[in-house]
Amino acid sequence: MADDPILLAAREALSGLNMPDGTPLLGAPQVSGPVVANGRVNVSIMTTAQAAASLAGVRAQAEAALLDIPGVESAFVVLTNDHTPPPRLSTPKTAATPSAPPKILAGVRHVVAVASGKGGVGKSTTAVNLALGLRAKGLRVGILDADIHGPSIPTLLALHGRPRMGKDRRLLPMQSNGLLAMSMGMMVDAETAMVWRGPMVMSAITQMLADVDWGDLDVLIVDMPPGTGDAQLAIAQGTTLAGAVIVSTPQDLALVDARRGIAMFRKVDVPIIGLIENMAYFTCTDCGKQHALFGTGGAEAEARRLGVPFLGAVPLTMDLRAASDSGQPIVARDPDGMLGRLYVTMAEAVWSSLTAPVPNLLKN
Ligand SMILES: Nc1ncnc2c1ncn2[C@@H]1O[C@H](COP(=O)(O)OP(=O)(O)OP(=O)(O)O)[C@@H](O)[C@H]1O
Repeated sequence: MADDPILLAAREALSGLNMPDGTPLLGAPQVSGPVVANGRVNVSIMTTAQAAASLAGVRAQAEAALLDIPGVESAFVVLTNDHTPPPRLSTPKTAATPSAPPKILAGVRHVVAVASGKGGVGKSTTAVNLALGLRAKGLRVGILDADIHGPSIPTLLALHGRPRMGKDRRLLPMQSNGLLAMSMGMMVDAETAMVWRGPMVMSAITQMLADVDWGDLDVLIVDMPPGTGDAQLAIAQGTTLAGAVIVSTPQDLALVDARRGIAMFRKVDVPIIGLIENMAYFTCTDCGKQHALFGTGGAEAEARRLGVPFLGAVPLTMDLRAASDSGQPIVARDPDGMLGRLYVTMAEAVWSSLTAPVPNLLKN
């Protein structure tokens, strides 16, 4: 709305700021925004990796000015690099990133991506239950929902409200079931994110990572956006991943997508921790029999063919879906049940590969 008081105040707050060449920030052709939604203010500045450093000052000034506006809960000035060429094999992981990822997650020992070649295969469900499985081992675990376009972690973990701002103006992750959690959906408006292309998503994510105070974590699980486009490749490069877990359903087509996902991580030298088959079979509540709706063993055979570890097969069950929908995932609700134990076992395999990588993980 043109007369939104926060939008007016944001424009006012930015009106005195200039780009490094002296031109006013507002109205500069490479600047879009401010966009205001639910107390969040976003501004994007298009730049190149080389020129990004020169914008650090105006970015900090703009964010500080916006945060001073009453009613503004978060403010992000995102440096976007829309002209980044697609990353090449063995490109250094920080090459195209304006901000430096290693510093961003200084207290995090291992960042692990949970990814899928296509949407709707149960990636978020897997990410959350693996995180809880790691937590059950006594580890300090965080989960970041990087799926800007369709964040589902807030529902899975029953996160309500907004993250609080810490003393140094960094956001504090929310807490649920012993996990620290942050969703991009809480930090950036879906409509704003909708227009971002791959590299923009990456710069937004690396900047937002810098703005979250994760503290000391053993593992940060990143629930990746589905797919294998520029955005995913860029995130894989920009967040110094220790490894990736790929989730697939058993259908041939899903496996083709999973293969694409594995190829993408390999391209940027991120080790594949393993493949998880989700919705692998269905146990009939009436007759008790297991039905493999899409055949058996496809994902395991595919994992073998691709030379990646197979971590396990999760059945299609009402319990799992009901637990997820209730905001208390199955590992939290029933850790000693069949599914709870399955996830904990898979989480143990993930942890072992992080702490004692076997040679084939390093090579694949
Ligand atoms: N093994 C399972 N059994 C039953 N339901 C499941 C199972 N795994 C996931 N689901 C359900 O399928 C739906 C999609 O799952 P989820 O959101 O985890 O998938 P996703 O791959 O992250 O999706 P998106 O691409 O939209 O982010 C959810 O309703 C979830 O509860």
